[in-house]
Amino acid sequence: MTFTPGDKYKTFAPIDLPDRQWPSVVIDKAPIWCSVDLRDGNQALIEPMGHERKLRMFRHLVELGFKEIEVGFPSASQTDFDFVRFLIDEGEIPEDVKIQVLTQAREELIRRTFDSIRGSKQAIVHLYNSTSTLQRRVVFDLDKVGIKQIAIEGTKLVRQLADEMPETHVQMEYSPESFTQTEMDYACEVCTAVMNIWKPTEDNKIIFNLPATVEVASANIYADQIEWMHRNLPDRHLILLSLHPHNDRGTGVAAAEFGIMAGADRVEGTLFGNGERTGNVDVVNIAMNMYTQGVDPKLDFSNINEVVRTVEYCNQLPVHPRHPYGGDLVFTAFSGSHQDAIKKGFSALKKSNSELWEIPYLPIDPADLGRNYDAVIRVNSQSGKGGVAYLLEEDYGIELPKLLQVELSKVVQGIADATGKELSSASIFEVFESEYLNAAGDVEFVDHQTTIDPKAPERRKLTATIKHAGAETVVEGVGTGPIDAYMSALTDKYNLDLKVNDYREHTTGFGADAVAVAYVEMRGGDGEPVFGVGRHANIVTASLRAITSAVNRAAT
Ligand SMILES: CC(=O)SCCNC(=O)CCNC(=O)[C@H](O)C(C)(C)COP(=O)(O)OP(=O)(O)OC[C@H]1O[C@@H](n2cnc3c(N)ncnc32)[C@H](O)[C@@H]1OP(=O)(O)O
Ligand SMILES: CC(C)C(=O)C(=O)O
Ligand SMILES: [Mg+2]
Repeated sequence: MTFTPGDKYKTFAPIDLPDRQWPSVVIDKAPIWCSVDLRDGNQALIEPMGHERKLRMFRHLVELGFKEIEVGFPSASQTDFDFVRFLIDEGEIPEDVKIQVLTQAREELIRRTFDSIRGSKQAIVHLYNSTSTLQRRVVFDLDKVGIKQIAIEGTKLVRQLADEMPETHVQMEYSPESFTQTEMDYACEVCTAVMNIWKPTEDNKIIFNLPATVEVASANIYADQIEWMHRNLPDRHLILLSLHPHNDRGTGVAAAEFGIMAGADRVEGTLFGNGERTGNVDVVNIAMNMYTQGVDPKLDFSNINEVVRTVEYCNQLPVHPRHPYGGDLVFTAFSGSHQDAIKKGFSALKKSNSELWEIPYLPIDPADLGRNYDAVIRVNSQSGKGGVAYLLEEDYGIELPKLLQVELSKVVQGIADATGKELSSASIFEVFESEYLNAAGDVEFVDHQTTIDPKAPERRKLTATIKHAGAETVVEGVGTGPIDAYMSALTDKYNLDLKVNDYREHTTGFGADAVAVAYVEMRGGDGEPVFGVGRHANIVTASLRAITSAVNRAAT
C-alpha cells in the first residue's frame, strides 16, 4: 500500500472572490501596530518573562514607537495581573500609548481582566473565542449558534463592565480565534453580533482582529479572506480591521503585507516573530520592508542591535544570524561575485552624488539600522578579489590595481582553502604586507639620492644604498626619472630581465599622516606580470621600495 499526502491532508478550499482588488494595491502608509510580545510572545516562551524582563520589554516597545501594546493575559496568571497593575499604578504608560489585555469569553476571566485595568486612562479589552469548524467540533462540541452565543455573552459582559468603569476609555477588540479556518459568512455573522452589542462609534471604533491562529494556507488566501471581510462587514467605518498572522508555513510576513493590501488597518505581531510554534508575524520585518519601499513605518529600528539585545534578553531565545534585518550576517557577503558587485556599487554611489540607495545585494543601507559597514564584506574560501580589495581599501586605504587584486586574492584564497576559516581584514593586510611591502629577497632598499645629470639635464642620476644579502652597497643609474634610474642601476648590478610595464601611486591619510603607496607591474622575458608595492611618506621612496619588492618577488 503506498501512502500519498492527499490521504492525510486536504487542500485548502480557495475563497470565492473573483473580483479581488488587493493584488493591485500598493502599501503607502503604515498600519496601526500592536505589539503582542508580552502576551502571545510571552505565552510561547520556555520560561515566561518575569516582572523585570516584562518591564524592560514594555519600555523598549514604547521607545520603538508602539502605541498599542498587549501587555498580558491578566486573568491567566498573577505575574501578568500584577504587571498590568504595576504599569498603571506606577504611571509607566505614556499618554499616547494604549495597553491591551486579552481574555477568554468566560465570566470570571472577564471580571478579573477588568480588575486589572482599573484606574487606567484607556485600555483595549481583547475578547476571543474560537470559531473554526475544527474547534467547534473538537474543543467546544458546540454548533454555530452555541459558539456565537459565547461571543455574545462575553461581549455583553465587556459592555456592562466598561459602562461601569467610565473613568477608563475602554476600546473593544474581538477575535474570532482560528478565523482562517472559519467559514467567512459565519465569521462575519459572529463579528456582526458582537458589534450589535458593543455599538462602536466613530470615536471608539471596534477592533476586529482576524487571526491566522495557525497558518494553514498560502498568503494570497489570507488576503482574500481579509478582503472578503473588509467588503462584507457592516458599518466598516466603525471598524478597525486587524491582522494577527502566525508563521506556520513561513509566510506570515507575506500574509500581513497582502492583508494590508486587502484593507486591514492594523497588525498585531512581535519583534523578530517570537510566538507560538513558528512564531507570530515579525513586525520588524514588515516595518523595514515598508521602509525599503520609501514608506515611513512609524516604528524606529535605527538601532537594531539594541532591539536584538533586548529581545534576546527578554525572551531568552537567540535571534537567528540570518533573520531579516536583525541577524548578525544579513549585511555580510562572503561570495566573490557579490563582493565584487557591492564594491562597484559603493564606488558608483560615491561618484553619483545621489541619495538614492542602489547597491547590488544590499537592499537596505545597514547604516539605517545603526549597523556599520565593517561586516558587509567578509572573506573566506568563497570570496574573490573584490572582497579582498574592498577590505584593504576600506580599512587600510590601499587601492590595489586590478591585476594585483587577482594575484593577491589567489594567495588569500589559498590560505582560506587550507585553513577552512574566515580571514579577517587584519590578517589579509598581514598577507599583503609580507607578500608585497616586505617581500623577502636579496635586495633591501635603504636610501637614495637623485641629482640632475649635468650632461643631460632632462635625465636623473640616482645613487641608492641597498643591502645585498645583509651587506650595504651603493648602486647608480641614470634615467628619465628616479624609477627609470633605479631600474637601470639594479639591472646593471643583477643583470635583470625585467621591464616596468605599469606604475601607479596614491596617498592614504591626510596632512602630516599622509603616506604614499606605489605599485609597479613588471614583466620579464616570459611575459608574466610581477607586482611590487612600496609605502612611504616620501613618494619617491615609496616607488623605489615598490621596485625593490617586485625585483625580489620576481627572483623567487
Ligand atoms: C491562540 C491564542 O494564543 S489564545 C490565547 C492562549 N493563551 C493562553 O491560554 C495563555 C494563558 N491561559 C491560561 O493560563 C489558562 O488557559 C487560563 C487560566 C486562561 C484558563 O485556565 P483553565 O480554565 O484551567 O483551562 P483551559 O484554558 O484549559 O480552559 C479550557 C476551557 O475553556 C474553554 N475555552 C477556551 N477558550 C475559550 C474562550 N476563548 N472563551 C470561552 N471559553 C473558552 C474551553 O472550551 C474549555 O472548556 P471546558 O473546560 O468546558 O472543556
Ligand atoms: C488570541 C488570538 C488573537 C491569538 O493569539 C491567535 O488567534 O493567534
Ligand atoms: Mg496568536
